[in-house]
Amino acid sequence: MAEPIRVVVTGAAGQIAYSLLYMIARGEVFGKEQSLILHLLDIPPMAGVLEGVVMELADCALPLLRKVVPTTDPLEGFKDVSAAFLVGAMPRKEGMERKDLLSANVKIFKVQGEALDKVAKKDVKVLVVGNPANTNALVCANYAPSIPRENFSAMTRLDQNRAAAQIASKFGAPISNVSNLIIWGNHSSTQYPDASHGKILIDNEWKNIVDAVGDNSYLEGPFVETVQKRGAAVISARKMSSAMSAAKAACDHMHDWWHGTAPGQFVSMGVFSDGSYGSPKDEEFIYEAKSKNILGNSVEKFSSVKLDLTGKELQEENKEAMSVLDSN
Ligand SMILES: NC(=O)c1ccc[n+]([C@@H]2O[C@H](COP(=O)([O-])OP(=O)(O)OC[C@H]3O[C@@H](n4cnc5c(N)ncnc54)[C@H](O)[C@@H]3O)[C@@H](O)[C@H]2O)c1
Ligand SMILES: O=C(O)C[C@H](O)C(=O)O
Repeated sequence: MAEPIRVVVTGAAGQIAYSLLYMIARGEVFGKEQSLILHLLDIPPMAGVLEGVVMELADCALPLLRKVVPTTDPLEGFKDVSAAFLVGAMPRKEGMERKDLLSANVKIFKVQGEALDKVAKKDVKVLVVGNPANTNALVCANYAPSIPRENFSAMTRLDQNRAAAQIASKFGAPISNVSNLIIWGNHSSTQYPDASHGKILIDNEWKNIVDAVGDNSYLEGPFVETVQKRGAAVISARKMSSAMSAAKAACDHMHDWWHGTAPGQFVSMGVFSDGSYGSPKDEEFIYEAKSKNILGNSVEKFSSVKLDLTGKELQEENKEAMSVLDSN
């Protein structure tokens, strides 16, 4: 059994964390041989709820979980952590766009960036889940200059999982038979779910999804729209935003980042743009991380129009975030 690593989950008294903490503590992210010290960070009014979460984690009797540190102090929460799940932020309600959360949430990521900078391990992997996730990740990284920018990523894995589920259900195939779908751009309704490099296993043979579907109007129309609007559809049905699926996606994201992916397989995560594919350089979290070597530097015309749209939205969000922070 490896020496314990410290892992922090922020928003630890909230909905997503309620599923996420259990999955992490069971070993689904860092492995069944990796013991853990879990840091649970929330805000002072939630201290009582945190106590209940600590009790439940103890009562789960999980062998990998060595210690739990509940706290409302970011400097204690981020101390010596190797991995950080930044979930704590306000969720949107029905009728809102995720960017409507910007003024309420962006300040949280400034404070947490500063705390990470001071006390986290310098090779900490930081996953931002709280919305608007891409812009919050950018802000967090900006306030943690001593940690490399590549160590910050924003979650678009839920969108990838949603896209895979759509394709699997179209073919009546198991989800494990679908791979290499890409989510480009912002985790928002401008995101571009792209099936053009995707593969599906049919009759023991991996086929290109575009060929297997044989209907571009579906892949460029209802498929894209369903994934773009899935978060809103869940809110409309549940009256609360997605939580179980978000927690699973956060585990998938960190798992693949921590351990790497199988050869030839790629996954989506928001990372800093280096200007590839015509994305705005050095500014935004825009394209999925692992694709570059596989895809080269060109994208199809349809894709490039979509990328342009989501890239512009990220630039606008970035500007708005800076003006919120400047006015404080
Ligand atoms: N990227 C994605 O795919 C994705 C998916 C689902 C939800 N989300 C986002 O995740 C966030 C959390 O969602 P939820 O359903 O768990 O919300 P929730 O309201 O149930 O929980 C949020 C928790 O964060 C805490 N919190 C607020 N400010 C904090 C701070 N400064 N430090 C630490 N904790 C703080 C709150 O007290 C609360 O306990 C929302 O912004 C939501 O929109 C993102
Ligand atoms: O849609 C939301 O506001 C929550 C989350 O980002 C989601 O995609 O489900």
